[in-house]
Amino acid sequence: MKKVAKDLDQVAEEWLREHKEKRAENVANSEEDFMGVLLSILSDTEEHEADTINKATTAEDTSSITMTWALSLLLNNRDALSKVKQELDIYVGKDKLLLIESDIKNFVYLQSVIKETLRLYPAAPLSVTHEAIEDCSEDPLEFRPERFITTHKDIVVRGYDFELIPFSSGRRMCPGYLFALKILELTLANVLHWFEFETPSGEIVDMRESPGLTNPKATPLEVHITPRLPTFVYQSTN
Ligand code: HEM
Repeated sequence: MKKVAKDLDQVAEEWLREHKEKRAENVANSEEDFMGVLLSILSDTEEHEADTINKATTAEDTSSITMTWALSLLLNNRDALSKVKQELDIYVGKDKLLLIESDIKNFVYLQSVIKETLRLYPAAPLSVTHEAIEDCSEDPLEFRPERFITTHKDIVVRGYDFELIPFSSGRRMCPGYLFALKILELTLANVLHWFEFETPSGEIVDMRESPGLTNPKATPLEVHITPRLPTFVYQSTN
């Protein structure tokens, strides 16, 4: 038993060293992620086509749950919503419809909204059992994306900053984390660019969670959407 524990310690240490090195070289951001690997190794089988296997593996609800929480948090925190829109107005303007991957790097505030959402409402909260070793300070229950631009700007969600591990950590951490982050950033940026969101009668969104392996909202999020861009932009293909 002791030997197994020692071996595991060694594996964990090596893993951590390797990732710290990668982080220092700034290659952790590499595009060579889960989807790339899947697409390169999958081939058609007798029962299923490669595309079907890929879709079945990647169709998960964690990203849509996270997007629902992010939108709910923004609707309950209008200052933060205004800052996201300001960012969109500054870097994109209102003449362009589709935001693509290269637009995302500018959306520092939106990225911090996503991190703050994953901190407060991690979509897969039961992964690794862990216990806080000291009390949290600085408004841990408050939605404050600014913390990831100021006091905690170096914290990333890639499994080596143990204060924040929504995708878990180590060898069995979420292999889809880069894909998930991109989907979250692209989808939220686009829908917030296209539409104004409002709750029916301007009511506060109910933030109760539903127990389970993932943590969806206990009640559906209801929104009214109206166009945010001039009509001609929706008719264009850019
Ligand atoms: C916000 C989105 C997501 C969150 C918060 C999330 C979180 C997690 C967590 C906490 C684990 C457990 C790791 C462990 O057991 O220690 C996990 C596993 C996994 N995730 Fe994700 N995930 C997300 C999106 C995705 C996406 C988009 C994919 C696929 C494209 C994906 C594929 C997987 C797979 C295949 C595993 C099992 C890994 C294994 O057992 O080795 N996840 N995820």
